[in-house]
Amino acid sequence: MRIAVPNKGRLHEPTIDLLERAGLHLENGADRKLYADTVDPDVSVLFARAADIPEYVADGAADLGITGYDQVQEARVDNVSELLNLEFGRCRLVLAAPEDGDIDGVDDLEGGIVATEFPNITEDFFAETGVEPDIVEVSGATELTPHVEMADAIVDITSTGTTLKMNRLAVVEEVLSSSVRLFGREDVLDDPKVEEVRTALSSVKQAEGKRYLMMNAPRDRLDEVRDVIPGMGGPTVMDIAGEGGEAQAPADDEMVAVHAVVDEQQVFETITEVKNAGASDILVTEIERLVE
Ligand SMILES: Nc1ncnc2c1ncn2[C@@H]1O[C@H](COP(=O)(O)OP(=O)(O)OP(=O)(O)O)[C@@H](O)[C@H]1O
Ligand SMILES: O=P(O)(O)OC[C@H]1O[C@H](OP(=O)(O)OP(=O)(O)O)[C@H](O)[C@@H]1O
Ligand SMILES: [Mg+2]
Repeated sequence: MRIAVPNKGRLHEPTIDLLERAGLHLENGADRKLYADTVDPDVSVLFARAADIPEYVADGAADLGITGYDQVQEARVDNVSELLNLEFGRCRLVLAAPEDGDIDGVDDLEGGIVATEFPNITEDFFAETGVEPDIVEVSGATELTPHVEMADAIVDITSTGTTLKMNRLAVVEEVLSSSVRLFGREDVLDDPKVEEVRTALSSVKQAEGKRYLMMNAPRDRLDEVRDVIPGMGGPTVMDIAGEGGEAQAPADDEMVAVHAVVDEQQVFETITEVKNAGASDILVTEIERLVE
């Protein structure tokens, strides 16, 4: 099983980081290499340009791919399926035009020129509106084209909006919203390795924003403690060695260990509440992976 991942650009590092956290550690993959092995002898990695990854997967150079949804749409591949939204690399493709110009809506572009690195997505977008501008493909610095009279508008990526603002461009309409996806060629989807990889990556996403909470609680106040612990299922309750047990009759102040997975946002409040319910020795740790 070969996974194509971005070789550079803003998606490279977060993708490698995700693979590592999922336990798919890269080996023999020094910078600028085309391939890397992973700890799993059945899984290798191919480094490719973000824009080329969908083609590589469709053509069989790789079986799975990780890249932006925008790139998958632009490639117009019909034999790949999305397996997981990895949720980073969030951005929007927008139609934008000079702030002080006369393009206020899509209709104003009839007979006009639109420059973009995404000609296919742009073509599909305009096909839906019935407006037919000339679409000119450029390979970068798209934001400059309206100012050198190459285009009346552009379709380009925006996230913070800084680049558009710097170039005195305003959004006319959103074309597509994107984030990074795991996808695979349809003829390999039955391979159990695919589900293994998907589960491993998904477990990292599941664990993000979750914390593992451990505490000791008096057995006779367990219901109170349980009541204030939010989140996934009930907490796990365990006897503490040396406390109670079969040999001894349970003492009034017998303590048990309580473990639970809690949303990061709720940790602060939960700690106060479990303390009020008698818990002590409270520990909060990060979770690396979580398979539900
Ligand atoms: N500003 C941004 N914010 C969030 N995601 C972005 C942004 N720009 C690009 N992306 C996402 O990252 C993908 C790759 O963009 P990136 O800029 O890393 O590569 P590139 O410029 O196309 O590649 P190359 O460096 O090979 O020319 C895009 O297709 C998009 O999905
Ligand atoms: O809304 P913003 O936060 O300003 O982001 C938008 C910019 O980010 C991307 O460029 P990138 O920085 O990847 O440079 P590139 O043109 O070399 O790809 C994209 O092509 C836009 O130009
Ligand atoms: Mg870029």
